[in-house]
Amino acid sequence: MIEIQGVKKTYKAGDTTVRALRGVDLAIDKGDFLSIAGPSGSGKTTLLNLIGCIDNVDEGSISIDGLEVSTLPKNERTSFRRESLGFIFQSYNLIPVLTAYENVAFSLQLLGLKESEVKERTMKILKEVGLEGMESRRPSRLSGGQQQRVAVARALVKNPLIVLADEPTANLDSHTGEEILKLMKTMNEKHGTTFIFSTHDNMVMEYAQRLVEIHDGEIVSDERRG
Ligand SMILES: Nc1ncnc2c1ncn2[C@@H]1O[C@H](COP(=O)(O)OP(=O)(O)OP(=O)(O)O)[C@@H](O)[C@H]1O
Repeated sequence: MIEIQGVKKTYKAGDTTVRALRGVDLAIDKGDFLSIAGPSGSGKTTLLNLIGCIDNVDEGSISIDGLEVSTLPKNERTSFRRESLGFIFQSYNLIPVLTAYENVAFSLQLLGLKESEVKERTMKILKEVGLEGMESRRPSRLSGGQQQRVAVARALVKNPLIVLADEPTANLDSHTGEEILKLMKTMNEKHGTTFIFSTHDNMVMEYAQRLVEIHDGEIVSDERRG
């Protein structure tokens, strides 16, 4: 479903040039539960940002579900991202003044859905991620694990093709991190959503159905499990 071919990305900061991705080829199937693993600075976030249409490739191409996203004009990339991709971040990135419900509902409101449908889908997904009864809490009244559950719900509520998660457990203790991984895996199995997550944590890698390792901007191994 995702075809990445010959992707290169270089950052320039003053006189320094960093070759963050040096030619990445990767094909990802629908329903994959894939971890991109590698040490700090290896290019994981760069690759996720390119798949997530947050940044542009310098060379190469990325197509998602038959759509060549690497050459789409900016406004079309934004619409594609809004409609078809879900994001989970290491620091949750919830809107602090909005409740759990409002944080999730917002991504459907952006798509222009009717309020009755927004409500039905938001309540359903919050229940699925284990937050029934906590809909009216703001992020400051939720634990880190609960905030990340809101983020999982927010990513999934629009039924995206792909959920991209950049170090989703990095700010959580290992037990809570594992709970989030299990939740993501359950959602992957239940909804058939493709998950791509980055990590340098061995526990997180254990959960991956496919483990892609990246070093210095190049894929060094690609292993399917189970
Ligand atoms: N906006 C930027 N400007 C300049 N250099 C950058 C920029 N973003 C990333 N880099 C550099 O590109 C390389 C790859 O960074 P990237 O964030 O993709 O790695 P990572 O594997 O996600 O690292 P981490 O695990 O620390 O998040 C690093 O050397 C980083 O310093």
